[in-house]
Amino acid sequence: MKISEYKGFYKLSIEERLKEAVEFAGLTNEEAIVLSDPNALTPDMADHMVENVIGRYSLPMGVAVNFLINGKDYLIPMVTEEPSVIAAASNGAKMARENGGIFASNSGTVMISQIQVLDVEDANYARIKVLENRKAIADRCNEMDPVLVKLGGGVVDVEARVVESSIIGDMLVVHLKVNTLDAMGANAVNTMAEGISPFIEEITGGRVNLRILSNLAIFRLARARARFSKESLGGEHVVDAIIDAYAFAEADPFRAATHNKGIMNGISAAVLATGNDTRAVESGAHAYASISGSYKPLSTWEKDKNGDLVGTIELPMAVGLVGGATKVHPQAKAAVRILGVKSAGELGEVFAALGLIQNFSAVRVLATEGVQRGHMGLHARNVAAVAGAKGDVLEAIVKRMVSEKKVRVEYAQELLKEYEKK
Ligand SMILES: CC(C)(COP(=O)([O-])OP(=O)([O-])OC[C@H]1O[C@@H](n2cnc3c(N)ncnc32)[C@H](O)[C@@H]1OP(=O)([O-])[O-])[C@@H](O)C(=O)NCCC(=O)NCCSC(=O)C[C@@](C)(O)CC(=O)[O-]
Ligand SMILES: NC(=O)C1=CN([C@@H]2O[C@H](COP(=O)(O)OP(=O)(O)OC[C@H]3O[C@@H](n4cnc5c(N)ncnc54)[C@H](O)[C@@H]3O)[C@@H](O)[C@H]2O)C=CC1
Repeated sequence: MKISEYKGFYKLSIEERLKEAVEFAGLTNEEAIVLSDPNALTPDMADHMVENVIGRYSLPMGVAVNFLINGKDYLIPMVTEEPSVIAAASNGAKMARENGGIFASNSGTVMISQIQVLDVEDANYARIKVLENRKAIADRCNEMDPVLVKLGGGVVDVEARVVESSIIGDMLVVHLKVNTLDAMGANAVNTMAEGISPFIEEITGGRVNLRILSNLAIFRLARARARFSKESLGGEHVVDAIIDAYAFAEADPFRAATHNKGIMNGISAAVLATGNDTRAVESGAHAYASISGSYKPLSTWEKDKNGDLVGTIELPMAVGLVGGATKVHPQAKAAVRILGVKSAGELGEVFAALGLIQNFSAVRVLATEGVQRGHMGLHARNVAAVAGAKGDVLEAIVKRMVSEKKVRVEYAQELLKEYEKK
């Protein structure tokens, strides 16, 4: 049985950490080489991914340790430029293990593709005609993606809405609801929306304008929950302080934005590591946070009857294991192998669990000692590196800056000169 719980993982060398990850995930030699090779994404591959390529851009990939989700251990690869994020995730996951870890689920893998129909005088009448033709629309769409249908996916329903009183008046909007299985599905559903549009025009007598998926993927929700005992948090007053912090986010969009940024610190890093579309997930998350009409936190924090802290998260999770860059970028492929997920649904569950834990770690620290000690302690390494410090001198400068609470590049430069004179 593979266990992702580590003590002092961060104290190992890069090579030792990679060896642990390789052993944990049962990676091949080739995959191990890819993970440590800055040139794994070749210029030629890059040139085929996007346009006007002039080079490649690297970011650190780390793994969050200690994650136990639905009774299974995970190492979660994360690509981020921000210090303390991976440490915070690992720390929170460690605390969650005491109560069985994180429990996650998902609502399926159905995406929405939108077709905007204009110039329909009788939008309500046209809507009913579209619904009458649901089966014919679904059949024609499914013919466009036989691979998806053969695997058990395809259109599961067709909906039509009259969107009233836009600045150009009423419009009819048709939604294709498509089960895209293990694909994120944007290309798949966009193809269907474009292909079916002449038929929609025929049915409605209108003029189709946009044909594109919605990133507000409300039929593709990932959910997670976790419990933390009051004792592990340092007492019931800490539980209360975390709930007070949550109440702040619930009541105030200025705080909710930052609360949700903390959630996305984890999710975006893992989405990026696996070659998935960070913008798709982020726009879905923030739109879902606003679905009630005002911007809300994506997580909830409450106290259970024992006085322990319980948290939940729910957000759209349009991520896949086929398509996009997930099957092209060599390091993204290796990241998916480290995760060991078997389906897009499981991938989304892991991301939701990570988001919840990332939020827990940040809010716990904010509601107690404040973020600066832990975060600035790690950020100080960046600052010392910017000042030009290396090796032991860098470590010594970090220690000084943190203990003196002066984490600034000018001060690091001053200290560097001091050490160079010695
Ligand atoms: C940073 C910690 C974890 C330190 O916390 P600590 O209590 O000083 O850590 P510790 O030394 O007791 O170690 C506890 C565990 O943390 C992990 N850990 C500890 N150090 C490392 C390290 N160097 N590298 C990797 N992992 C580390 C590791 O798992 C370790 O267990 P061990 O292995 O020792 O058994 C804590 O202070 C923390 O969780 N801080 C929150 C940091 C955070 O959220 N950063 C995000 C950036 S701020 C932001 O963008 C979001 C925000 C805050 O605005 C969101 C919001 O407002 O809601
Ligand atoms: N607004 C947005 O979010 C938009 C995103 N995109 C981009 O679209 C890309 C993702 O599109 P996809 O349709 O996922 O990629 P894709 O078109 O490369 O792959 C999906 C296809 O793979 C086939 N397939 C094979 N095995 C499958 C399986 N097990 N499950 C499901 N399908 C399987 C199906 O034919 C399916 O249509 C991403 O790169 C994203 O950035 C594109 C346009 C808009």
